[in-house]
Amino acid sequence: MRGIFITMEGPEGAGKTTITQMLGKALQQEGYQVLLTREPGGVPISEQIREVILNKDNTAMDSRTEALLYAAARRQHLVEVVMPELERGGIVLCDRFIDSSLAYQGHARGLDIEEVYNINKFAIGDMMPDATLFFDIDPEEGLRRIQSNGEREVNRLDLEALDFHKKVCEGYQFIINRWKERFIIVDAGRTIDEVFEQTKASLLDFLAKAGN
Ligand SMILES: Nc1ncnc2c1ncn2[C@@H]1O[C@H](COP(=O)(O)OP(=O)(O)OP(=O)(O)O)[C@@H](O)[C@H]1O
Ligand SMILES: Cc1cn([C@H]2C[C@H](O)[C@@H](COP(=O)(O)O)O2)c(=O)[nH]c1=O
Repeated sequence: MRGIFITMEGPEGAGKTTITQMLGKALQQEGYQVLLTREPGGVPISEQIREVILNKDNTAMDSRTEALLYAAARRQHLVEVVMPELERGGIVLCDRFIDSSLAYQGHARGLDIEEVYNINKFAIGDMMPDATLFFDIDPEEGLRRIQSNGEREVNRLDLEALDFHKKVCEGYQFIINRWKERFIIVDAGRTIDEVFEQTKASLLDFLAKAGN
């Protein structure tokens, strides 16, 4: 049986990485076979593409180039990591996937969500996530969190104006309306423990309904 593909989405600083790590451990303790990974990156070729996209010096990057690079990194990561693990029947928790491209490049950069969806269809075929946890937070609060985290390196996308990050959130709302059945909405403005407990309960419920 094919495994389960879960993605984590939301604006900067919403807590995706923190909660994904905690969920990975919790699901393993429940006896699930879980793989944690992230985009862009997760394998050497995609990590190299990540360096190019997020490098603060690459200010000349065109929006379509950016969208194509994310899609290329996605393809390589899917083929090398996600698809083999799903074929083994595992659960893949992936920090960001296609919805990030739709929200950031499609809506916030103004490329158009449908256009970006189409180039991503070429990259992913029918490998859409089975479920997506959306970490809902006010973009200003998310940016405050990453600014107060001294260990996190600031990247080219972080440096965009607040208006850009507001548009990212607006883009996510379009996407959630379009693929309602896939999304689990998480109120990410609460404490880490509260967010973790809600996401764990939602995920276990989803897995039980999926027959796992
Ligand atoms: N619920 C929370 N309350 C307060 N701080 C939090 C919460 N969740 C995460 N943080 C802190 O906010 C910062 C960003 O968290 P994290 O890296 O998990 O977010 P993210 O959504 O993965 O961000 P990005 O997409 O920008 O990488 C970290 O310093 C983390 O410890
Ligand atoms: C997958 C993907 C990501 N982005 C943006 C979102 C973030 O600003 C960075 C990734 O950094 P993180 O710390 O790992 O969250 O890239 C994007 O614009 N489009 C995408 O498809």
